[in-house]
Amino acid sequence: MTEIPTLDLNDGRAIPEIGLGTYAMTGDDGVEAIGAGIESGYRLLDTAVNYENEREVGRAIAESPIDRGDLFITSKIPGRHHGFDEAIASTEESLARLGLDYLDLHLIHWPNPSVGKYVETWEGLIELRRRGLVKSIGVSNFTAEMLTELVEKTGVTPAVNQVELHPYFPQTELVAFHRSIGVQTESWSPLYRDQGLFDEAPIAEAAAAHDVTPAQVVLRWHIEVGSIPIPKSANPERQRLNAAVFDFALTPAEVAAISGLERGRMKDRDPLTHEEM
Ligand SMILES: NC(=O)C1=CN([C@@H]2O[C@H](COP(=O)(O)OP(=O)(O)OC[C@H]3O[C@@H](n4cnc5c(N)ncnc54)[C@H](OP(=O)(O)O)[C@@H]3O)[C@@H](O)[C@H]2O)C=CC1
Ligand SMILES: O=C(O)C(=O)[C@@H](O)[C@H](O)C(=O)CO
Repeated sequence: MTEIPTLDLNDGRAIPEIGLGTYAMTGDDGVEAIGAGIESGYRLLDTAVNYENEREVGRAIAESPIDRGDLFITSKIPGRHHGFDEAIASTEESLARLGLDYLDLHLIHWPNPSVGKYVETWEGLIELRRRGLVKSIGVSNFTAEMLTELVEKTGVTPAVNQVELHPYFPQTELVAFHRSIGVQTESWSPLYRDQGLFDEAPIAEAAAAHDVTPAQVVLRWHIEVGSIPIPKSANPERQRLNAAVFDFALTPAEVAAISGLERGRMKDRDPLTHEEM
């Protein structure tokens, strides 16, 4: 089982350097797959109200021999729950579904700029942290300008911004901005959902050179560029291998060649225009 290192957050807490995405892991199979992930060594589990699997995540936690205090559970507030009171109610409902009395990290899932309520939602998260229902607070799919607005209007910097990030869309400028203001970056769809990325020459060549899988090369690239990947796999063997990326390192030339695959987003999910409720 892989021992996963941690990174420091700007609020004094620590976050595992890799986590398990749980999008589309539902039902009994979902519970089993999430449980297998915990057994493989994952401590960070990434869910969301909109994944409709917080109950499954809660069941996997309850059935696991690992202490709840050793896990790092993240969920996300959906667009239809934006607003101060709505954020609080949404979080209480998430906790009830998860069967937990606190979340380790809670995020605003999408900024939904046309709704115009992400600052109020952020104030709701600040209040939730004050009440102890959420230990760390962050956002997802926020631009540098939106992050700056939150900090200017509330004085509280998000601990994390979870964004689309993979070798085709390395978001180099945003990652540098995060670093400059003390925000940890998390990468969603870190494996590009296994849609051809693994066949790219710089990835295949690094996999052969280090005797690891192409997915391990991609996940190690995330570590090297300073982002926390949350790969989703329901397959226990792939879960195990995906987490085993802490006993080799890519060379700077390999990292640069993989970053050179940049070509853009997977789909048109620009947070300035793409909204999810
Ligand atoms: N904040 C946001 O807006 C978003 C957040 N997310 C979060 O990020 C997580 C990860 O992103 P996701 O979109 O799921 O995509 P990923 O890039 O994690 O890819 C998941 C896909 O890759 C496959 N896969 C996993 N490991 C391997 C491997 N070693 N070899 C080959 N195929 C593999 C999985 O299949 P299999 O299960 O069969 O192994 C699955 O089909 C989500 O689950 C969710 O938690 C995702 C999108 C948006
Ligand atoms: O998985 C997530 O967190 C999402 O936000 C998804 O809805 C994602 O945007 C997607 O896959 C939509 O097709």
